[in-house]
Amino acid sequence: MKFFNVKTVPETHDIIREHFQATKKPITVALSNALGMVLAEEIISPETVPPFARSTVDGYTVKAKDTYGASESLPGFLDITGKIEMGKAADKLLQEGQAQYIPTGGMLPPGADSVVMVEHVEELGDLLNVYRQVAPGENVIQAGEDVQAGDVVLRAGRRLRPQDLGVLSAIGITEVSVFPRPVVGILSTGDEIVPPDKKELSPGEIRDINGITISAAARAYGATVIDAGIVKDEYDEFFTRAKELFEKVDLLLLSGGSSVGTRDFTVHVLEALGEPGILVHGVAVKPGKPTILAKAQGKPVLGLPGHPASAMIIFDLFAIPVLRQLEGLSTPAIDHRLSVRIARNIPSAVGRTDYVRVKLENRENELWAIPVFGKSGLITTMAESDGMVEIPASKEGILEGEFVRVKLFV
Ligand SMILES: Nc1nc2c(c(=O)[nH]1)N[C@H]1C(S)=C(S)[C@@H](COP(=O)(O)OP(=O)(O)OC[C@H]3O[C@@H](n4cnc5c(N)ncnc54)[C@H](O)[C@@H]3O)O[C@H]1N2
Ligand code: MOO
Repeated sequence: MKFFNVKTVPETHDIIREHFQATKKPITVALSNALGMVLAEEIISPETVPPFARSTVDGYTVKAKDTYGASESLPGFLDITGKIEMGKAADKLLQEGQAQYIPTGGMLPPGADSVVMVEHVEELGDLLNVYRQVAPGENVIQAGEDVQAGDVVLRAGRRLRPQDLGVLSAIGITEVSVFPRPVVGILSTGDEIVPPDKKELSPGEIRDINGITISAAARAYGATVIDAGIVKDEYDEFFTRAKELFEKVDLLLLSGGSSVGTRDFTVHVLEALGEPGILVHGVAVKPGKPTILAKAQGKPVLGLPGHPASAMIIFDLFAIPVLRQLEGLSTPAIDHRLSVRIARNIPSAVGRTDYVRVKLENRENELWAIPVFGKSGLITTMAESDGMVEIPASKEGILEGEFVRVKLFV
């Protein structure tokens, strides 16, 4: 049996976008629990921030025009007529020729338009010597400079970062509607795979690697993970365990058995989970060609290739885009790749996207990517690497010294 209809990486990404969307109902969470979640509503500010003009320094609030021309050699003179207190209304009108003491964050009184820093004045009883002129608005945050009531401050579909929570807090919103984090299930398959804590390996046995690497990668993304352990290559048990896990999760990941060997049941299990079944079997990518993407009852299932480096790279390449869709993220993924030079020629086949593991080396203050060669069955090739370089399907390889972009591993 051959892989049918191998898809390219961009085609597979298109299929993911077309087939999977946010499926879970939004939930309301307190701001303190909202970090990293995707906002499900547009936030329109009910308030203006700050609600009043505030000083950004400790100093004296003045009318700027009263300071014009003031310098070290020719100071201006103003009357000190008051002291503004933090957290209190500043309601005493500031008249021409006057100054009032104001702390950082204090409210500007009516009539004032700027603040001279304490470093640039000298207090002589009720008289203030001003040694520096200020412009209108200098050292002041204007009312509404941060947010105007009615502004759309955050759009639906963005992942909430600490600063986004700060905006919500500033406008008095303490609960938000977000999409729940996806639940990912992982099941490792293979008669040879045994739990890592087995004392003595029997001949032919291999300790499970993908269970922990893929669970950890999904957790690092922010998903909730159910690691369902290992299942043998026996159709009925495999199907029962996969189905049980499938019911509990938003994305099911199966490791191993994705190729076309006689014991490779994954494809049959995926087909039996529900309609429409297999969307992609085989991607023009190295490593990871035997990848399977399926959809059953609206849910995504990904068959990761068994080789440990391939499983991790394919998780990054396809499971993450699926998770982004499920979370309702509408902002484009930011390209965080580093641009560095490659230290060796690397050949590649046209028509296939290659991912080359690399380690970074600093050579005379310039970063170089050193390819980490080794089979995709070797997990240490991942541990030795700092990231991976993509060789697009259109290229015949990359030449030593060429600039490449490295996606760093987390
Ligand atoms: N005739 C062909 N054979 C293979 C091809 C091919 O195109 N034609 N593709 C190869 C590639 S590339 C890969 S990748 C693997 C993918 O195979 P499967 O997804 O079916 O995975 P398995 O056969 O179950 O396992 C492959 C390999 O990985 C080890 N493995 C599996 N699971 C784990 C785990 N949880 N922890 C550690 N190691 C694991 C497994 O023991 C095998 O050594 O197919 C090639 N064959
Ligand atoms: O493509 Mo396989 O995934 O080389 O190990």
